Amino acid sequence: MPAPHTLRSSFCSTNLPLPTPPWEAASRCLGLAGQVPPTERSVTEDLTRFLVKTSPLYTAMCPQLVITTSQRQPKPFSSQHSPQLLRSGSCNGVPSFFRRAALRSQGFLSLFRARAPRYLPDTRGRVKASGARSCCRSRWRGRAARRPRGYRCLPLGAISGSRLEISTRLHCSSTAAEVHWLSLLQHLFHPQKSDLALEKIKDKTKFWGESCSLWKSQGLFPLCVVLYTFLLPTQCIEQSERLFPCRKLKAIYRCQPGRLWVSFSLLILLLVSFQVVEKLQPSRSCPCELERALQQTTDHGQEGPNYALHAPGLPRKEDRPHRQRKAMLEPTSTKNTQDVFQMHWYLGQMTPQESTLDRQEGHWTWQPAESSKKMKGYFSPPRLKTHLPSPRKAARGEIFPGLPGGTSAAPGDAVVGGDSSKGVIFANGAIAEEQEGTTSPQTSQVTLQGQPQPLGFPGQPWDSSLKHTVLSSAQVPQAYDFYRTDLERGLLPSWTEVSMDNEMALRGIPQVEGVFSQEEMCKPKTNIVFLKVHKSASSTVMNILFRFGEMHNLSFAFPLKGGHQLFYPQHFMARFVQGFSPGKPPRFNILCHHMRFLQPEVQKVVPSTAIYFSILRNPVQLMESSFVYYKGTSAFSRARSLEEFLSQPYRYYNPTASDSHYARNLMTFDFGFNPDGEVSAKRVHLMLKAIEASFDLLLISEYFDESMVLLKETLCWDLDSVVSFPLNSRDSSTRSPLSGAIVEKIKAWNKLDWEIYTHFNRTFWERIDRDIGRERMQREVKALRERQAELARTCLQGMGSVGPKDIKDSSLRPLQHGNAKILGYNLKQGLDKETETMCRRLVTPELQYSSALYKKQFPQKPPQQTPQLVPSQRGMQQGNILRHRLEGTQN
Ligand SMILES: Nc1ncnc2c1ncn2[C@@H]1O[C@H](COP(=O)(O)OS(=O)(=O)O)[C@@H](OP(=O)(O)O)[C@H]1O
Repeated sequence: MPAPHTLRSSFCSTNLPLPTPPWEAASRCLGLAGQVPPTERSVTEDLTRFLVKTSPLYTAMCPQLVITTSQRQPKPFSSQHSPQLLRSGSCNGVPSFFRRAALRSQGFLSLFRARAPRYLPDTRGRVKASGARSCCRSRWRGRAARRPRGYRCLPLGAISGSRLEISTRLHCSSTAAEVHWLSLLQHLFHPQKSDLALEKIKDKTKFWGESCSLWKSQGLFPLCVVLYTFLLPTQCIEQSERLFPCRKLKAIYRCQPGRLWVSFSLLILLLVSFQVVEKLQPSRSCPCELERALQQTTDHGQEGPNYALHAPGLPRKEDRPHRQRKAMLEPTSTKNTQDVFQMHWYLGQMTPQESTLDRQEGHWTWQPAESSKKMKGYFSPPRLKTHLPSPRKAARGEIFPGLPGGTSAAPGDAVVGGDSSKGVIFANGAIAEEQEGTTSPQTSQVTLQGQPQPLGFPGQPWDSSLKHTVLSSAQVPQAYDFYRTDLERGLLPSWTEVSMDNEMALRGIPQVEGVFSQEEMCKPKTNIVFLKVHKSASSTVMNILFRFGEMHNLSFAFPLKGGHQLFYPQHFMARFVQGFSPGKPPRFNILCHHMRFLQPEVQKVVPSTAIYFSILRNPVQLMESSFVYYKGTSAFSRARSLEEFLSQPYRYYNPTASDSHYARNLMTFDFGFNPDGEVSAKRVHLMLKAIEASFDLLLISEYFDESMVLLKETLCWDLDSVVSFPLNSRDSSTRSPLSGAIVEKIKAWNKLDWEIYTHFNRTFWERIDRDIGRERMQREVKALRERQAELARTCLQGMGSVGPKDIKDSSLRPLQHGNAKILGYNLKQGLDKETETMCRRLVTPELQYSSALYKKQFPQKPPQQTPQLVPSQRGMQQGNILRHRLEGTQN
């Protein structure tokens, strides 16, 4: 009689003679006899099946094979019985791709060898068991493997003669699969006994098993393996050891070093694959984004109310630029190619020698009006300077369609002098000039001419803004007057109307196109999305938006918890915005913090009537700036110079690095596209189309003043609303001149950016020609510069911008980053409070201004940094609160 826990059955033939290799007995049992030669593989597989069939349903078992179970641990490497590892399908917790080999090398094959040495004779006459190392090596090479030090080979079963003894004892090698296997066996052999420990493990196994299948389905297989490895096979570890991770690790290491190493490698692999997946994300999502964007081209273009609000003179729905551009944008279009070529040629010609830059060029300088000294303009960035039309050409009114400098003087080249002329020269090369009497002959060729005249279209309300321009330098403008927009002066529809307009938009009430009078149609736009493209004068634009928003009590879509970027470089998500509630109508007026654009998400945050705009910069200057500012990023940190970087970009540039976007096609990236994408004509075409579809206006930072005029026209704002001082400019000491060869390399390296820039630079001028006209643009730019000059005289101490060390008021000190020295301003002393507030707003760096506005908008949730500044609108209007706040913050 067999032992009570011995299975016997008459299911198989009883005639099988002994000794027969278990394989044969088993295969006959299972009806496999004669089918498969006893190769390693079939033995493994068939014996597995054989053993699996020892479930209650298959209790039939060959009588020759006596299967017993015991709690005792069969001793490995016993020469007496040659017990071998008998594993149920796993190898020390290593993942499944090792299992087959494990079975082959450790389990059944060894078993087979032990029982039938004639098939696989051992040279020394005894069987050596395979160790963990050979197990994990994935291949049994026909020779006994050395048992690694410290590794305890703990078999699940042993065979001796016709007896197969299976251990049901758990040990630290027990893996999930083994636990299942053992529980099955225990159920078979000891159904009356309930092993609590086993039950516990089973539960645990079930839990992890389920979690694991979930993770596997989500592609997180390595995580599953790591958990299996660390969490399950620790049964032999003492309770006390379990509490201490170190001791636990030690125990695992003692027991199964292989398991540990495999887990660590998998963990690293997991992290690396996460990184790769993250990096690949844009390229994968890119086509969808394009498609989506293109889809929205149609949608956007069909939005009547959006265009109903356009300023007079701006294209209406039916003559939207993208309609007309269709033909021009064809990559094969000769005109297109020619323009790009022209741009390429113009910029390619530039050499540092050609530009007569002073070391002071980076500074935004201004000669006080009282002084009769010559003023000198420094044009920055220098690249474009030499390609601007010569003064003579400018005087003749010759213009270069689509080329830098086509409409105005080349300030960098110009020497604006004479007693009769006072001007302010901006870091970006813009000249603001105040004229007293006649302009000197020299300057007449290069500066904008003519007395202020009524501008624009008949009845255009913002003409009145020019009243300010005739103030003499002695007449300090009243801050309140200055900051009162036409809205407040009653020249435009009252603010209530604007608010109503706003409210209507918020409620999604459509506005009918074409039934408004011209004046009504030109209501100031208050719903705005500004894509803050890095290193393209975007901080200056942001300052304009901050001031306008603050003045008119508009709400900003701030990053969560008062952060300064909308989780850049991730694609924008509506949930990144503080106060956003899904399902509710969009409620923010202005979205302008750094983000990676994703229109469908942006649309959830701002009303559908919002105007979308952005600003671009020549990629050559942009990269030069970026290299200095983002010197700490992985791509730039190891390159000593931009030249060095460009000589072997792939030595430094790793597209999968999380900060690689600063080093290549930064504009493309900010617009949401893949900066490493292919530069095929089709792709470029699609990308440009998508941008055109999403954005109402693309500005060019090299023509900042022209851009501001275009912006105010589009937004129906007055001129005063778009005055600014250049912010975030670098000191000249951190600028480097670029040779022609480097320029070419930058253009090639940033090919996608270059395509975007050249295209939108052209459409920028086309739009000016169509909607404003060069002549009027010149007048507006002149007026704008005069206003800026006037403000500079009113507000600024000294010559304009100063180095960070010279900024006296720390709250006006801009963030210093990378190797860049970012300039700032000192305010004049002794200004009255209102003027001081107005001036302070103009020169407050982005981070400080943003924090202050955030604090104002979310008084309950102060951001971490809460610098001073920014009185409330009421405060500004009434003066008292303003004074109070400034006093409170300034001292
Ligand atoms: N008004 C105006 N006109 C032309 N150029 C201007 C203007 N204002 C700022 N700048 C230049 O823009 C560069 C800073 O760009 P951003 O403010 O976008 O930088 S950031 O991404 O926000 O850090 C920075 O360029 P670099 O000096 O070359 O670094 C500024 O000089």
